[in-house]
Amino acid sequence: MQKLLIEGGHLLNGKVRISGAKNSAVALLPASILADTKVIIEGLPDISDVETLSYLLEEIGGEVERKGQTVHIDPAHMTAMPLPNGRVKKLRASYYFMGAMLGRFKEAVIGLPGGCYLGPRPIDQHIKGFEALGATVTNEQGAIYLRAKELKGARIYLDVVSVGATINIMLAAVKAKGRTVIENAAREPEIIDVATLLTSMGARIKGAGTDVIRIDGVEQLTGCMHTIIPDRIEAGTYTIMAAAQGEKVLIDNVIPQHLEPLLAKLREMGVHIEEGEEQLLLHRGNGLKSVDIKTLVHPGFPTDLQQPFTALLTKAEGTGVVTDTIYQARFKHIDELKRMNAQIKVEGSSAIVQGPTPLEGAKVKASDLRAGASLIVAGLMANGVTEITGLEHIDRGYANLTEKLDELGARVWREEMSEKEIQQFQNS
Ligand SMILES: CC(=O)N[C@H]1[C@@H](OP(=O)(O)OP(=O)(O)OC[C@H]2O[C@@H](n3ccc(=O)[nH]c3=O)[C@H](O)[C@@H]2O)O[C@H](CO)[C@@H](O)[C@@H]1O
Ligand SMILES: C=C(OP(=O)(O)O)C(=O)O
Repeated sequence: MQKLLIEGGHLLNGKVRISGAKNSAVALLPASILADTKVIIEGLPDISDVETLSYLLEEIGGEVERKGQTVHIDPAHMTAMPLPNGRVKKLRASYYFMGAMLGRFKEAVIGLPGGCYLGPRPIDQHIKGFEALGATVTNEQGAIYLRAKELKGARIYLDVVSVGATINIMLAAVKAKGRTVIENAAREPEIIDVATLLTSMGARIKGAGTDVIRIDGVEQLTGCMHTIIPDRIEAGTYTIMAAAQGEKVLIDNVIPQHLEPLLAKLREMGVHIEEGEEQLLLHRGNGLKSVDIKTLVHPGFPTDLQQPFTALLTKAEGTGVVTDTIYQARFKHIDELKRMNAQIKVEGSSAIVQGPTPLEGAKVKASDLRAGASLIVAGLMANGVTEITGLEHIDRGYANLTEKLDELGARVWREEMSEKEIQQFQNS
């Protein structure tokens, strides 16, 4: 088991290239189950979620061949093998095996998903969608059993705007008989990316990226080639790092429009940002002013950037209020930031950040993926060395993190933890 060490205070300079989007990749891999022939996906990020999903595809009989950032998946010999536990619990997106396997085999047995614990993360809307399409869904000892004689298109109104439910229903509906309409659908760029792959496979989908998606079922889907969009959350994290500790930083391979809510808030804080077609350039300014942020469904401020943004606010002059309306308890990073001298108070679904407070290096624990990102932002700014444990969370979503930070001039390295440290970590 490793820990991440950061010697803070060094200015970041240079270029960082953003990897393919985690939240696309984790849906595109299971989507390959629906094809009859080989699916080729390019631009895969080097993260543990991708590795785990690749193993799951192999567990059900897929032939998965990875060459750098490209993966070839031959789904021809896949079967409806139950996946009740094991790797399924390591990540959130294993829930996409429900929609994809139901779509192809009309049956699936999948354990309840894991992923970041951000407070309760129900999947009732996914189940509502599968049932509307004609499936019987039962929860037996922590595994979801899905069975259908036939899947038939239906009109499904999501009571909650959900990324996972929107994609899962698309996966289950592309081979159903007739038309499915998803109303109050989520509108994230990753949903468009999944719809693009499915369309290249032969699916008929209209409206992805709006809140009404229409899907006309087809009998057969075939293999294709697809390139993943850049990761807007990874890009946003490096943009926040550049705002916190950058002198001149170029963020390469981004779609700036995907980051508008973040860029607007950073500009309000006084950060200088130049937008290119696929790049962002940040220059060091004259101090930062505090702002308030409220996370909302897309295209609002993304909840996945709330935690790293909170760390940045410790450097800004004044009081900033951070409210998370998507995951009201997504504040596990706050106690760790406080260990580093941050002045933050949590009240209900808001964190009130008083700045500027010079941060001090400390031993801290990443409780989830973006809590980890928040601690990295803090560590880059802090005096002295910060030691971060819980890297298994960070490795789920940040490809080649130490290499990318090293290229920007940060002093960041990994070390093996001693037996005693592992014990302390497991007991904390
Ligand atoms: C793998 C992936 O893409 N993960 C992202 C996805 O997670 P995920 O797909 O799990 O998140 P959802 O969009 O489904 O969740 C949004 C909100 O709806 C609620 N909800 C969701 C489904 C449901 O059936 N019932 C219900 O009540 C959730 O508790 C949450 O409050 O979107 C989140 C919100 O942008 C991001 O933080 C995650 O990074
Ligand atoms: C919450 C996240 O991921 P997941 O849904 O995969 O747990 C995230 O990417 O911030």
